[in-house]
Amino acid sequence: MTTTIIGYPRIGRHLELKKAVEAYHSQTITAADLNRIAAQIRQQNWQTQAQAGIDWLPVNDFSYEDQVLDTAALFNLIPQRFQQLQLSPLDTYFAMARGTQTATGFLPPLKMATWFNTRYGYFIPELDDSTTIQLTGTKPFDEFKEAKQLGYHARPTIIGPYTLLKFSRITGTQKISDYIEGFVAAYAQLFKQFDQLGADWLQLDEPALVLAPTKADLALFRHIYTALLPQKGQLKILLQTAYGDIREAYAQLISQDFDALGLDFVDGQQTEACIQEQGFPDDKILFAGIVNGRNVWRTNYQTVLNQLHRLPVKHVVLSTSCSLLHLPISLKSETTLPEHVRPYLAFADEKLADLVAINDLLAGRKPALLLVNQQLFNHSRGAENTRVTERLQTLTSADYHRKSERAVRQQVQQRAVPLPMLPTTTIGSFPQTAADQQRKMAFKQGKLTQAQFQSATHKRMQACLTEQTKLGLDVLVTGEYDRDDMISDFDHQLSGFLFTEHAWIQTFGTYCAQPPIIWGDIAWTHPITVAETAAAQQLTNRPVKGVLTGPLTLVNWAYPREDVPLRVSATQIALALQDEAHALETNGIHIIQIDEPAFRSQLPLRRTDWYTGYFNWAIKVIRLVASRLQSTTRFHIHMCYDHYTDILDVLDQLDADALSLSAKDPTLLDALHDAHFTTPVGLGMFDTAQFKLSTTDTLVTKLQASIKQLGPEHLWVNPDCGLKTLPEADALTNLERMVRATKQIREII
Ligand code: MET
Ligand SMILES: [Zn+2]
Repeated sequence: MTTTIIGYPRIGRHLELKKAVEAYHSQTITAADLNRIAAQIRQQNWQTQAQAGIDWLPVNDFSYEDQVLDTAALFNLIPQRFQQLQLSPLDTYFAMARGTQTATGFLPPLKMATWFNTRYGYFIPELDDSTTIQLTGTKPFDEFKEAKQLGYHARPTIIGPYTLLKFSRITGTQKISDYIEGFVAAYAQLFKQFDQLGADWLQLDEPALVLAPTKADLALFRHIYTALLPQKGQLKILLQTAYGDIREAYAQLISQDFDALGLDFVDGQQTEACIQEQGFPDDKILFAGIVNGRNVWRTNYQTVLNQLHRLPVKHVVLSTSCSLLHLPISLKSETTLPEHVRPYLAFADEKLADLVAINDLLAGRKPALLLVNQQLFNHSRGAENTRVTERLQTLTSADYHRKSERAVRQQVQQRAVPLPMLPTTTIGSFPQTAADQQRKMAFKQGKLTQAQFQSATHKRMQACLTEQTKLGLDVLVTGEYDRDDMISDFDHQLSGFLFTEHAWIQTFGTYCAQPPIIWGDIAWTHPITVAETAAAQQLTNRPVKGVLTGPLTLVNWAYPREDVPLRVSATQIALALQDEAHALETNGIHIIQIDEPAFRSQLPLRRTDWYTGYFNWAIKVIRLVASRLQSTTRFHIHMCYDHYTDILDVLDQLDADALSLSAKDPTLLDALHDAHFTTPVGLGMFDTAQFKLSTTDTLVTKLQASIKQLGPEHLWVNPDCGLKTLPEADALTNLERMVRATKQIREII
């Protein structure tokens, strides 16, 4: 059989691409240097795949910023405001991705959105009334020629017209249907050019097909391709999907004139059922995505072999479930991972090896590979913690309920720690000055001892508490001066996680993340935040809020285990945080907040699966953290970065004593009112992502609007997220005005 992949990581083995793009922007290298470095990365990527034994290589999977933006730029989907700058094509492209300084100020970049349920963000193309869809770029052709010259059997890949259209935002007065003809003509032009260049195949990525297309969506898809496919000439078309199954579209796809379909057998729960029940045409090739392209574990060869043997399909190409973009490049770069865990792990390069091994086994070659692989799955990994698994088994419904109802709790909480109406607070972090950053850096470089760092941090916290008291805030925080990163500060203190040295993945633009790996059962072994929080509480009479990163954010931003459901790891983390919360409580902390910015990031793509696939257990996981707290302890949840109006019923079931939500969505307030939301809320009074000062008057107006819709009794007053992103002066001014506005309102109600 033939082996291929959908795409390979492009950030570079040593983050060469990130460094080069950033160097280009700081003008330390030229456009020609940047192009040369990019070409080297592409060449190395193809060479790696070819040397691993992959038969057929994708091209144009490379991108400086994002493949959706590349496709938009290729077809001239460039909003007027960027066209007008009259920059070179490269700089126009970068202006759309990063924004740019103009004579009249900073022109912000295109908006971003989350790419399926991954951590990757793509740029949202815009279609306005003056958009002329036209093949104006040359990138895919240039890269195809480049690969061909190097002697590779290359298959150009590109985002398909349906996904591009569905993921674009129409900013003018036209309708989707007004753009179809333009899209068809432009893609037909692309077909023609590839045909002329001697490409035999073209991969059109249409992952939007996994997002439960409606009848109208399917009609749109059919309309586009019925017009387009007759123009393919000699070219063969692979319709590639990923991130789930295409149950709604399957029947239609097998009847259309595609030469091959690429389907996801990993996240696509019903992919195999579709094929078994509806068959697969003999005249098409199935690109079977059987190797997981987004998680870091070795493939179970036997499982895949069984699956392939079951398939009633004549022509199969072995492939990955999605692009390998979501994986670090190679395990080889890691020197500190324990020896016994290495055989279980597979980053991008090891996934290539998996594909080739499966192909060998199918052909009856190298049977020893199967035996070695089976060892991994037939034996325990030695990562169990029986104390934790037993604790999980003994959970009962009482573990998901607090000792009393919220209404009762409110009374005892108010008696234990009285707070004024409209209590004011912050989310946890305070601004980082240059001195704060230097202190952390000096500690990391060993220029400060642990004791020196701690004492300096303690002084800083003390100053921050004084500042908060001066501002008149009601519930204080430590300011998080001892913290680096809300994820690693927690997972490094729990047992059960693995950490890498160089395993970076691209999240958006040239931003990268280094997600931890959940290796085994997760347990709390020692207090994490207790010393710092209790020390802060010693310094003030006002209540200090303990702030923890929530269980769902910790699991959703890690590589999950494949040997147990995500629910199990999430529950284990919740129990660990329950222990931490208990330790805080016994050390005099009466308000505890968990931060859940990633609350909905693993939500199933189909709405019909939201409860069964996620919320049914996610709600319990959060409630588990709080269930053992005294009724006198206030349990708060903070969420940000996302939209919430469509999940208010879920948020209300979390049984928090207060929920702080970023309130960028202008419809949120009315939605809370209409939903008869019962949990007290703190709606972000100002935006911590923007250096913008709010006037006291606007804050008063905002508060009044909230009071009108929700009543004054159940409202908190706080910014929309932590303050660490803001310059100190701006943050303090905004806080001062927030408190002043609150006091004004208290006087009049
Ligand atoms: C992304 S949510 C961040 C919450 C954290 N406690 C902070 O204040 O920075
Ligand atoms: Zn936040």
